[in-house]
Amino acid sequence: MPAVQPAFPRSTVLGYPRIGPRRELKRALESYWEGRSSRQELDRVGAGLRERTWRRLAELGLEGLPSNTFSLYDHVLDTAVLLGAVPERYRRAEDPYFAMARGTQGLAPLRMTKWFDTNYHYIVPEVGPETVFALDAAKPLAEVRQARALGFETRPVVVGPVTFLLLSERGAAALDRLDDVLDCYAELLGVLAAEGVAWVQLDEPALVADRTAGELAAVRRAYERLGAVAERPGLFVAAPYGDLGEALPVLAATPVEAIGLDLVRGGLDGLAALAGAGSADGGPAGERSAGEGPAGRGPLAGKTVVAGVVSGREVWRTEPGRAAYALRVVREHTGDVAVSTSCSLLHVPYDVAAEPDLVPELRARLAFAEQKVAEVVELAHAAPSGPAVAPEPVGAPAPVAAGERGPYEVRAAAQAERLRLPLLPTTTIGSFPQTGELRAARAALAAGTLTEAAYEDLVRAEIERAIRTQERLGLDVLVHGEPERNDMVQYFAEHLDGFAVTRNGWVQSYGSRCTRPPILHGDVSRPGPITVRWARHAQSLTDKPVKGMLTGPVTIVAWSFVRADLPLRDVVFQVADAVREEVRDLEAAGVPIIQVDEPALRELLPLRRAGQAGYLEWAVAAYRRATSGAADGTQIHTHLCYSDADQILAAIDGLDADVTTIESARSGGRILGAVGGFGRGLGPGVYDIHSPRVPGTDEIEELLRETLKALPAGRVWVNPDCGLKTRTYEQVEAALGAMVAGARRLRAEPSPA
Ligand code: MET
Ligand SMILES: [Zn+2]
Repeated sequence: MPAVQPAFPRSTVLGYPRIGPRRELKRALESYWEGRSSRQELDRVGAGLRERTWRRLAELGLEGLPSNTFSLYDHVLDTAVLLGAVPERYRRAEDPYFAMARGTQGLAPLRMTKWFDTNYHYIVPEVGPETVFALDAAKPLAEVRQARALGFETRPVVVGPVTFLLLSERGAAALDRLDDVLDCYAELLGVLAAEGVAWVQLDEPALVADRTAGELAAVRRAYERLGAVAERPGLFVAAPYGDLGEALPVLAATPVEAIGLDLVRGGLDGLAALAGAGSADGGPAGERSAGEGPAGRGPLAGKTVVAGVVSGREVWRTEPGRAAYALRVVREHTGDVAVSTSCSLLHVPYDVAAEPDLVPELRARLAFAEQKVAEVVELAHAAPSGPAVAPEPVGAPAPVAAGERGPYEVRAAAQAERLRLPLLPTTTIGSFPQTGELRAARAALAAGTLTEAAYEDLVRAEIERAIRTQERLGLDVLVHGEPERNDMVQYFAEHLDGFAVTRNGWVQSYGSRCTRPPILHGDVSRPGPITVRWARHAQSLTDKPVKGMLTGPVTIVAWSFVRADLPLRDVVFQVADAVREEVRDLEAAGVPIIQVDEPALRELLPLRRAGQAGYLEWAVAAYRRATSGAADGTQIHTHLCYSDADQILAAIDGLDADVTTIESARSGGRILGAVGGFGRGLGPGVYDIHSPRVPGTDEIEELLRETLKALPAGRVWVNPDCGLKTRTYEQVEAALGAMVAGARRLRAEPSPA
């Protein structure tokens, strides 16, 4: 620590979008991966984006500029590299970083999963007993220096030690390496101090979930240890995405100088509890009251609270009265309060000004990253005595009613009779490659240079291509390939009332992949059929059954920016009713199988156990509300990705879908044991679609043999982990060819089970 620690800046953000306002990084990455441009070119684009961000944040008046929030792929992967946690098998790859992220022809990538309850995905680090940690601070240092050369002092942002280990493959068990990892972090602090860095931000979002006593002890140990480093920057520990709960007093009792609280998601209860509980080191309880400020004598006295009052998750303007109220409460606990966002702005688009098509009434209600920075600055300068409005609880949800389908045995018999499928039926998850031609046509249609009729001809031709390909490859249940969809949520949003879609509102999903979440701003309803004509066209081209493809209500809501004036449950039910109408119309058009995807079912799961059962209950109810209008002879499929399904198995079972396809290959088949108890059809994915790698027939055969050890053959479906839209036709034909051949080998055996 310097003799006098510089004050924490009055205004800051925990992080900023990095993909570029026009997705410049996406283009640069993909061009580099395809060998069309050099590494230097990629680095030049990255440097340009960082420069632009710092300049813009400074222009907007933000005092505390973060650095190291940029990433070429993922900040958790960056942290693994920082700590030297690169598994041996990747070290010889031409580019170990991207080999870990994306795999190579000979090497599967590291696993990827969702970042807390967001739609961002991180790369799961591998930390074993043999991992040799060794600090490689090149990236944060380079960013600090780049910013400094531009005249900006920055605060490097790094994933904190406890969260890093908890997010790694072994989860809490990896805390056995805490001391070794702390050596690296301590060294990093020294390096940053030597560089003249005043503050470092360690992100510890894992602390907003339920933590065991042992895990909380790890928090204490980590920050005692880092706090004791002689020469170091000020320590700012940020805890986005929820309430720190029991971790707050633990953290408060360590020497960290600043604590970042998510006061949007987390609310103010944690602070009040802290005041009531007295100091964390065992002081008498109930001695202090919340009104004891200004600097208070509570556990937060002497610390800076970095108050996350501007939401990094929502796109609505901050209500000044609510923010003022939160800031006033925080000031009762500490003399030093800085204004910030609740989490990194990574989850919102860049700028509302880039959305000229939105109606003015909606635009006026919106704040994207740029606007949020301006709000932070304004709140930091506002007089602390501004009008404060306590948050009001949102109204109670409406009662649900949904008809039920017949028992599974009855449905299965009716469907078997109707569909006459072979053992181990082969299918795909829905999307086929989105060709450049199709994307260009969609852009031309939007720009008005292509007619609706010409565009639709192209969509019909793509459907035909997908159907012909599947027939040639010998799949059993076909799909139309979803060529009319830019995105599985946006497409429905465009056809439902109550949603608006943006032109440039991209947010990073993983690596170079972005999504453009629609904005659900009013009551949702379906003006007319959405997918029926495409399904009908596909079915007219083949005698094989074609699956109708819909996105489920939870996923539509999870991947949209949602209104804040209704309980989430009610919003999801409104969407469920719209999906239910679409199911009814597909069925009436003779579509024999309808898949309602819910890949985001786990995503909205509350991080703390207390809220989980209630959420799952209404989420399952919404799915059943969407699908239970289907006749027994109509086969309902659902699809989920990401192996973290473990946590929500009972809910997935509760969806009562006739067939569930689920990601399995990417996570090495771990899901198999867990889903063995499901009494209905199950398609654990046989290959990972996130990687360009093509599986061989032997590999598929082997995997299916493993599957048949866990599940009865009569219930097993054969399909990839997820949709194919990010792959090329060449990769898809090779992979599906191997998949069908593998299934046929087993089918040919006398008793494959
Ligand atoms: C992220 S899940 C994707 C499901 C969708 N039906 C597709 O195949 O692309
Ligand atoms: Zn999927």
